Amino acid sequence: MPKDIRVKICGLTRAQDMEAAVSAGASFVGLVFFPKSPRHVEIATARKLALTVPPGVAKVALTVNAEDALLDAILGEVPLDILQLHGSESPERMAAVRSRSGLPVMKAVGVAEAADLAALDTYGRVADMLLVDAKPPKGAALPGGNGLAFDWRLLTGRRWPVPWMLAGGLEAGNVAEAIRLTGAPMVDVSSGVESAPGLKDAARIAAFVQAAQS
Ligand SMILES: O=C(O)c1ccccc1NCC(=O)[C@H](O)[C@H](O)COP(=O)(O)O
Repeated sequence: MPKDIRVKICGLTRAQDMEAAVSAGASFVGLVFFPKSPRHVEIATARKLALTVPPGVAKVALTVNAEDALLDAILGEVPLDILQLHGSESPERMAAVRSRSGLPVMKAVGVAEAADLAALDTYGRVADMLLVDAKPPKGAALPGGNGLAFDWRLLTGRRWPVPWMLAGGLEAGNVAEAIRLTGAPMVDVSSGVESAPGLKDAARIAAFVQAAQS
């Protein structure tokens, strides 16, 4: 019987990719505001993409240690539902962003080993949602979207008092196993549904959503 797993497709840069994510049944769509990323979108582009998203699909803006000026510029133009903080934002900064924006905040936490799990407990007390992602390798240019998985067994028995998503190296071929091992109620993918960095593939998106929900 299909499970009620919700999917976030992150790093959408083109209208056809947004359409593919929505048609495939994504519950969340992510727009990356980080110029070093191949998935970065300018604010005007993000606005156009966001305006095509139907009600019921949550539009997530992803920033990395963004200052207020950037957040205000994004929020002033782009209709959004959730802010994803993907840098080293402290719990205090996160709370400040939430009250400035009036939006729920999802904090991304990188995991590579058991010692990384403490941060999930900390942010799980203050964030509205958690994104449990793979920790980027040392020296990586990007803090996320690296197509790298972590040992999902680290999450066995771990739960937090807020909704959470699993991310990191997921693709159609491994997402069902990742859900089985972690009990994740939601999953997030970027590289695993691309044909090249920043360019999504409609068939891969559809296969991913189907595999996650099968
Ligand atoms: O995707 C990016 O380019 C990116 C850049 C800077 C910070 C975060 C970024 N992505 C974060 C995400 O939410 C990704 O979907 C998540 O890390 C999973 O990525 P992947 O392993 O490629 O599926």
